[in-house]
Amino acid sequence: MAPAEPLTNTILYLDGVSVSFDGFRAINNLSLTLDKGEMRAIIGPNGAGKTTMMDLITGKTRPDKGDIYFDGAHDLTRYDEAEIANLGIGRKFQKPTVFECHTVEDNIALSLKGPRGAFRTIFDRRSASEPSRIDEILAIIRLTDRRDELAANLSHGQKQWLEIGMLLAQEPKLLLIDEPVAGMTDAETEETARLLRDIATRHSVIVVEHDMHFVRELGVKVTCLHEGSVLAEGSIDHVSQDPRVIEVYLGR
Ligand SMILES: Nc1ncnc2c1ncn2[C@@H]1O[C@H](COP(=O)(O)OP(=O)(O)OP(=O)(O)O)[C@@H](O)[C@H]1O
Repeated sequence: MAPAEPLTNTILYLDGVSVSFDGFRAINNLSLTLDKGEMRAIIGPNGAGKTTMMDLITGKTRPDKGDIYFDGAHDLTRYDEAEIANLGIGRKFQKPTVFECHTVEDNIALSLKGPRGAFRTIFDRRSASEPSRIDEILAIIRLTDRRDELAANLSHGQKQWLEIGMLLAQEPKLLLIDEPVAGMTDAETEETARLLRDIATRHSVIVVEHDMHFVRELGVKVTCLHEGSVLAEGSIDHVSQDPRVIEVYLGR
């Protein structure tokens, strides 16, 4: 059922969502609301349902019950994965997937939103607005100086940033980012927190991450999932001092 009140300031609305796999309830009556322009960090132990929640939002998995609404009246349970991507939800999986044999700049150019085939994007003259959009994205992802480098030559962390840039090129309203700092150096991790904060000035973002130092650096509201439901929600200090969160997650 659509939310009772018009959610003009809400980009994502989950209400009473459940899904089971072979009788095991991976998501259990999950309710969560994300404001437009908000960045939210999702934490929780292994098996808490974080990935399944992302799968539900992107249409990879269908809920058994409950509502998922995006940007007003879009009932996401009625759309398939491609349609949901077109509505403006971009997802980055943990492992970076960039075009290794292309330059950093061409990776962005190939990803730009618009009615272009991959080859046209590279070989045709780009429209007047594109160079500036590419420059803008390269600056956001800290790769302006590496634009002519093959993506294969980037560090692991830089490949993660490039893939985030490729998502930005699609101009999503909501970005879902899964464990971006796994395998990064401490310096890259801290830069990633700054980078995501920059992105969150213009996009709504959900970040799933286990690295609590990074989550603290993000400085945003945190939701801790456990057994498919919200266990605790609030500031990092509030959530990390919650005895239930310490018991099931932080005190491991
Ligand atoms: N397609 C599936 N078939 C069967 N069980 C599944 C499926 N997808 C997820 N599960 C189960 O649902 C539960 C939640 O898994 P999920 O991957 O969402 O957890 P998570 O919070 O992302 O964990 P992690 O931090 O390890 O990535 C787990 O017990 C998992 O084994």
